[in-house]
Amino acid sequence: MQELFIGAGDSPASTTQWAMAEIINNPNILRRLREEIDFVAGKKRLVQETDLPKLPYLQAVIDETLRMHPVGAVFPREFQQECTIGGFYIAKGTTLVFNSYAVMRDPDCWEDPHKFKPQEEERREQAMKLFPFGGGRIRCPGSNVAYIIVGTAIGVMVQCFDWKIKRGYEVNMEETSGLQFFLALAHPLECIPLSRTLNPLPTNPQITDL
Ligand code: HEM
Repeated sequence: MQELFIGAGDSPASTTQWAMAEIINNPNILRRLREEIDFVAGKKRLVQETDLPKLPYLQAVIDETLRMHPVGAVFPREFQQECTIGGFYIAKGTTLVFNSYAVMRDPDCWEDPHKFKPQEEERREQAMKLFPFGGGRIRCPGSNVAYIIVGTAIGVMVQCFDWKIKRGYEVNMEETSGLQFFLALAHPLECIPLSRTLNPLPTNPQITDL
């Protein structure tokens, strides 16, 4: 139960903040995302959960966010039996902490690992090395829900608003670990939404059908 509250609460919110910070710092990505969303959802209704499978670039932006900013970056494993990994002997009962942050920014695995490059060819080929949700039998059970929450939140924010940050020209991407094992922005993302349309979009898409 404790894992559910911790996992379900802050992780999607923090991932959404990281994604918006990257999007605000990369106006070309914002433009391309918006073109995709406008093409699929139009301008008369809000983007919604059922649109997500038709938004591959939004999906790529979320994956790239999770690669560079995995909020649960380290997770422990206790070995049930002895084995050898990469030439190292591991005794039964050893606890090994797996660092997904280090692997997902490893220059031996990724080209330009510290650059936010959604949908680049090499990124797609390396999807197997993407594990922001952990792995194996105790992999995060909320990953599908997380994609829906984060995807819908970013989709609507990109669709409806332009974004201006309060201080400076770029969001400060410095990292902190507020909670143990939890990767968050060191400085809160403070930005101002500027409405994109003169006519506010209805919250219920069916209203437009009346
Ligand atoms: C972007 C959002 C999220 C991220 C990055 C994330 C990441 C993770 C990671 C890395 C783990 C450890 C997995 C492992 O040890 O292999 C985990 C565990 C867990 N997550 Fe998530 N999570 C997210 C959202 C959610 C949501 C929305 C829920 C619930 C609806 C959830 C529920 C859980 C639970 C219950 C566990 C513990 C699983 C276990 O110990 O068996 N997570 N999550």
